[in-house]
Amino acid sequence: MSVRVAVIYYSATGNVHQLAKAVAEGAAARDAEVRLRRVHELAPDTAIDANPAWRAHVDSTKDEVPEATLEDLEWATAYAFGTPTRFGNVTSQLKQFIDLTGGLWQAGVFHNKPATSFTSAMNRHGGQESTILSMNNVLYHWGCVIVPPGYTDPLLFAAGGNPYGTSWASGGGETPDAATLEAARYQGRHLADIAERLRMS
Ligand SMILES: Cc1cc2nc3c(=O)[nH]c(=O)nc-3n(C[C@H](O)[C@H](O)[C@H](O)COP(=O)(O)O)c2cc1C
Repeated sequence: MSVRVAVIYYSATGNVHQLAKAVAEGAAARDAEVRLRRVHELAPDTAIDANPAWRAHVDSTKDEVPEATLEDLEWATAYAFGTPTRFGNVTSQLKQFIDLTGGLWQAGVFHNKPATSFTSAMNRHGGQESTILSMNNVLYHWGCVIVPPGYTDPLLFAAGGNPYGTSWASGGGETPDAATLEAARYQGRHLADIAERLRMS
């Protein structure tokens, strides 16, 4: 049985989607089986249509990325969760998906599985770390083994040196740069490596 990684994310305008793809690539590079999954969109069309970038992203990923299901969480032996920052916190879309997991939590599905988190916010200091820490609160309750990148590889410094998880500052609309995507790939590789070590122990 190989390591099975579920990369589960929400993205409105594409930044976290780019990071999620890079995390998935990193895990796949370690021969993990990988599922890249977006959570269900909850915002009304009126809100989405008011932002052309949001509408374009919703339309372009509708068929490209399958929606996350609870079965993905049962299937996976490791998790990577991505969310944009919303006032320093996890998006309601990802939280809604998480809030459907009570039965899995009760059944102990999450126990001892390694998990990691990543995010994007507009500002350089706009709450990336608090968002990851908020996401990680769920992982404590699930009994996961939280896998931060820390400073375990020099390439992380080029991406801003966030030890909590890969993060991007999207500013005026810039998409994740090469160093940040490399950090996200590393985070995926690192997660798969830790999952493999736990599997062998
Ligand atoms: C309701 C709302 C709240 C936000 N809160 C923050 C915030 O607290 N700090 C910040 O820097 N950016 C904030 N943003 C900006 C997004 O986090 C940022 O644009 C992010 O890169 C979007 O990721 P995405 O392209 O994957 O959707 C907020 C955006 C919205 C719509």
